[in-house]
Amino acid sequence: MSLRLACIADDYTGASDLANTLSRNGLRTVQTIGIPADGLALPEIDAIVVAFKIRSVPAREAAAAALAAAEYCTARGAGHVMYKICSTFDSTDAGNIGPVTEALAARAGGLCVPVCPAFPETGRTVYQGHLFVGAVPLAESPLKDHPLNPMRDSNLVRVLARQSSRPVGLVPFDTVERGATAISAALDAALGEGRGACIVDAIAERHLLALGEAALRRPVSTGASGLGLGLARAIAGGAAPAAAPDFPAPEGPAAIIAGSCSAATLDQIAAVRGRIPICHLDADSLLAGDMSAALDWAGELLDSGPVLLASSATPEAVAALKSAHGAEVGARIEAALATLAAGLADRGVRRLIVAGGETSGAIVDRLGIPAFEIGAEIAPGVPLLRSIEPEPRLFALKSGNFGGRDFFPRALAAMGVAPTPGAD
Ligand SMILES: Nc1ncnc2c1ncn2[C@@H]1O[C@H](COP(=O)(O)OP(=O)(O)O)[C@@H](O)[C@H]1O
Ligand SMILES: O=C(O)[C@@H](O)C(=O)COP(=O)(O)O
Repeated sequence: MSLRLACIADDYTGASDLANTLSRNGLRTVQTIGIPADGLALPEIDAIVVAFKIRSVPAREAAAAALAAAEYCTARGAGHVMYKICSTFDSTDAGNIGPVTEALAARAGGLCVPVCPAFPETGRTVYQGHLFVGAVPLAESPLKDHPLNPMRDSNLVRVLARQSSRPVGLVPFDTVERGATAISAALDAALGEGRGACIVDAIAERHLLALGEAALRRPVSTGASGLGLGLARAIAGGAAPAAAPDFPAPEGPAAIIAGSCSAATLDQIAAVRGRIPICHLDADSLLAGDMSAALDWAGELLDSGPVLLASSATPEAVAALKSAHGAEVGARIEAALATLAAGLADRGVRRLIVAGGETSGAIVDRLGIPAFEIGAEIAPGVPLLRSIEPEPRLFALKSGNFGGRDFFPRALAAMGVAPTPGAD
């Protein structure tokens, strides 16, 4: 199979989540960081996931990046472009899901784009246009306190309309239940009414399969890993997926950096207390970008086993820091964590787990990694990754909200590292 599917991801953890889903559903997939440079040796692939860090940048910049990637991929044969967004629809009213979707649709000649962030495997479902995270509506989930894009409205038709220049519609559950042809007809009817996009309901895998089939009949779709599952199955046509490649563990120590302040990450950090040495990074050093003390601390311990360094804080502490230092604290902390990652790499770390999407973006950029191969799944939405250049290193880029309590030990085990007993 040659390149069939182009995916453009708005962050790096989201990209690896999608690449994991595509691989597990029969498509040979690679994740690149931005548009691949000429000469980058990519394996034979059916799908490419071009990862950008454009979730929280100005909309015009996000649209320009997505359009350039769509151009690159369609020139290489991809017949469908999927814009990968977060399964919790992370964005602001000035955000990028609407503008990027509209830009990709305009490039493709105009259509009503199906938009669906459902990912039932991780508890994200969409019913009557409302997004649920597990058992609660989005606006009652921990996402209401996200440091960058607090999600305070669960009605995605409303959320997307506020970011769009054209009206937004809904393909409701009863239509989705009737299958791909009914979804296609609803999207065509919505286009006739002048709608540029429709939120599509989906709560179970059968809805994703129907959605994938309907989406593939058009040039553009927007959504999360559930949409990717549907597209992959529609393209692979039931072909059995190849077994995930085995990545031999590289020489060198392992470390974990957490910049996510999500409830799941806070819980995962608490779960390894007393099992993995933890450095809670202080706000002053983070804001000053001074990671020297943390690197000295890690340097003493790395030869004995993995260490965890975290800026992660409770919603109250995040709110206090933002009110004292302004909204840009997030970007300053990301920069400090990237400095930390570079320092750890200088100290030999070749296996790195990162918690947090924006945090992963900053770190992967600082390390200069151009692309990843996709390995075995560690947890739903999080695969083991191996960098293609500068030399093979292992990574796990964890979306803040993903993974069970035991995520860090599982990721370390997948990298061939057993956690050692240690004290904070
Ligand atoms: N202690 C802190 N106070 C305020 N913001 C923080 C703190 N620690 C990390 N951040 C910022 O919070 C944001 C977390 O986003 P991200 O890395 O995408 O995690 P998630 O995957 O949970 O969304 C980043 O911008 C990060 O720099
Ligand atoms: O779709 C998802 O939920 C993830 O793939 C994703 O995009 C997560 O973003 P972060 O929580 O910012 O890592």
